[in-house]
Order: sequence, then structure tokens, then C-alpha cells
Amino acid sequence: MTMGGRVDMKVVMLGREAGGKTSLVQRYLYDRFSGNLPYQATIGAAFGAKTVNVNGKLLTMGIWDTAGSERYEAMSRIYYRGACAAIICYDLTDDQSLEKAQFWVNELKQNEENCKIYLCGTKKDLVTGDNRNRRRVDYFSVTDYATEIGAEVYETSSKTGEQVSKYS
Ligand SMILES: Nc1nc2c(ncn2[C@@H]2O[C@H](COP(=O)(O)OP(=O)(O)OP(=O)(O)O)[C@@H](O)[C@H]2O)c(=O)[nH]1
Repeated sequence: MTMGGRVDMKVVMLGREAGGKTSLVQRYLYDRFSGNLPYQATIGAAFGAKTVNVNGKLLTMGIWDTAGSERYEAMSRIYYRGACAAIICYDLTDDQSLEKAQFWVNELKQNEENCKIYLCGTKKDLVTGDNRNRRRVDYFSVTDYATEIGAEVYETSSKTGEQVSKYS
């Protein structure tokens, strides 16, 4: 998208640092996973865009990928303003990341009540099969919580692409 292009839908990524937000956006936008490269924390925020077909209408989705580091927390508040959807990521191998997700849910409920919330459990490949014992966040506790707050839940892997896009 060119600068100054119109964004029809603003989507914001929120969640604890290293929780997998950037990887999810990279998989969704470019169908790639940079797992072999060292982890690089997002600084401030990053922006990406994609044209999506919604009921036969082409819309530009703008995605603001915020930095999870607490040092940028105040900035993240600027990025969720006016968002129609928030993808709040938590890492399935990290129970503290779920607490952070709840923090963002409360923020949005207070400040951006029309924003639709999606809870996204990331790094599913790390808690699958023989690695089941690495799971730190129970699926049903999250779905119970999601029902309470009117959110949807997805468990994704940016490494394999599982559940990242409706079409994969
Ligand atoms: N195995 C596996 N690793 C992942 C997955 N998603 C992210 N990672 C790894 O987890 C680390 C953090 O991922 P990022 O996507 O940079 O996390 P982030 O939430 O954007 O981090 P901040 O920029 O600090 O907010 C990186 O080393 C990724 O390669 C996944 O689905 N599977």
C-alpha cells in the first residue's frame, strides 16, 4: 500500500513481548516464518496492509503490530484507537502472557468498546504431540473467559501456518 492510501479496517496486534505477534503478521501477509533468525523485538510499532475480499468487496486492512515490551506500553494505546479488531496474542508455552492478554482486554473494554476482540494462542507447534507437556495455558479456561468477554479464540502456529488464515 502506498502512504496516504486508504485503510478501511484497522486491526491492532497486542500482547506480551516475544508472544509471537510479528511472526503471525508475517505468516498472514507474506506466508513466511523467520524462525531461524534470532528474535528481534519490535520497536514502537510496525505497519502492514493487505487487500481482503469481504463479501465481494475489496477492502484494505491495515495491521498495526505493536511492541510487547512494557517500555512501549503507552504507545500501544495510541495504536488501538479506532481499531475495529484487536488480535490479542498469548504464547501457549507462557502463562504470564495470558495475564498480559487480560490486561489488554481490560484496556480495550474501557477505552475502545466497539473493538472486536480475538484471543490468539500462539506457537501451537511447540505444544503439540510429544510436546503436549509444554503447554502452560489451558484451552478451555481461555474459551470460558472468551465467552465472558464476547471474544473468539484461535490457537495458531506461525511456523506451520495452522489456523493463521481462513484459507490455509
Ligand atoms: N516455534 C514457534 N516459534 C514462534 C512462533 N511464533 C513466534 N515464534 C518465535 O517466538 C519469538 C518471538 O516472536 P515474535 O513474533 O517476534 O514476537 P512479538 O510478539 O512480535 O515480540 P515483540 O516484538 O517483543 O512484541 C521468535 O523467536 C519467533 O521465531 C510459532 O508459531 N512457533
